[in-house]
Amino acid sequence: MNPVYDDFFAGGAGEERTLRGNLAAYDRLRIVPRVLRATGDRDLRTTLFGTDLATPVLVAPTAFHLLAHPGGEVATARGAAAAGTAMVVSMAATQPVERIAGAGGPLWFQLYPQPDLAFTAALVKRAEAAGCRALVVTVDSPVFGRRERDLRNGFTDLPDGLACENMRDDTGRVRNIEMDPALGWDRIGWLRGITGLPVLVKGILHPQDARLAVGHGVDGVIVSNHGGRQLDGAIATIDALPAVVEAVGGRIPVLVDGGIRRGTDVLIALARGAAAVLVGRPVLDALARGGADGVRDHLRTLTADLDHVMALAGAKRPAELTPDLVAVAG
Ligand SMILES: Cc1cc2nc3c(=O)[nH]c(=O)nc-3n(C[C@H](O)[C@H](O)[C@H](O)COP(=O)(O)O)c2cc1C
Ligand SMILES: O=C(O)C(=O)c1ccccc1
Repeated sequence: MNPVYDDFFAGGAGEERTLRGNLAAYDRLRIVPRVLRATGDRDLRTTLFGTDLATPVLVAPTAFHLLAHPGGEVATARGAAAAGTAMVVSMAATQPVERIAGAGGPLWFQLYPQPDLAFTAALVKRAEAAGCRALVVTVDSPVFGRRERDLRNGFTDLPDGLACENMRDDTGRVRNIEMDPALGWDRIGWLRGITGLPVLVKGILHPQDARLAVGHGVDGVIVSNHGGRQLDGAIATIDALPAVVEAVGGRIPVLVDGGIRRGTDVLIALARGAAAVLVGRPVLDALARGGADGVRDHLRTLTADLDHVMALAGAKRPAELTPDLVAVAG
């Protein structure tokens, strides 16, 4: 792949401490397996907001798939559908959500609420009409992160011929995605009023924000530091998860992303209370290498790995994964 695009996909903010930290945090955790639990055939099926999925591993929203592969987001969606899971379509997708929906699998739509409320409302309606089943509101980006690789490479815009196709307004012009530093909880209430879709907030790390999310009627939270691309120095997501899960107290599902690479990472996240996980960069790498089939195979392999380590840890279903199965390495 073009090394500039490679850096865009792989990179993080600042010194990339948080990017590395998401992975390093899993290295510090170990599994305390149970034995003689007759775990025969495992069952990884997971239901989220009324949608049945074959696996608790979802595709995280990521920008610009046409930079990775000529099949773009449509290919990613085909891969996710073939693996029986949901894809979260980024607002910065390079193909129209209606075409991505043609792949047939369950989709959620990720939104950066725009200061222009009429445009934001129209986009939400558009995603809803295309068949998206949930709205994922990214709340960790009041301003754009400082990605030093992109600054060094001078990567600021999509090349000619590519555009954020879901940012076209009624004149057909493509708008820039604006980060809104004035965004507050009131806008979450406003979104709940304009859509019947479940609303998740993505980018929660502090337990008090998790309580506020529940209080504002949010349907799910995603513990995320944006894969280390926003606030460099932010806590690793698997370290933030337990306090968020405790604050939520089972009232809504808690999902987590960041640094999930292996079945054991998924197992640890589920054991610490996540209802499901999302995977970002590995899906982009799989897309770049193998298109839709690559994405399908990656998701199936990660799910098969989870199944295997659940057998070894003595769990038949995700619900049997509990915090006592995780220890902090000495
Ligand atoms: C290239 C790239 C683009 C991303 N674009 C978006 C985006 O448009 N919206 C969003 O909410 N998160 C975006 N993210 C963050 C991911 O949704 C997710 O939080 C992160 O990638 C998870 O970490 P992982 O890559 O270690 O799995 C992006 C991440 C990457 C790597
Ligand atoms: O959110 C991101 O991480 C990201 O890379 C992005 C890029 C362009 C537009 C919006 C988001």
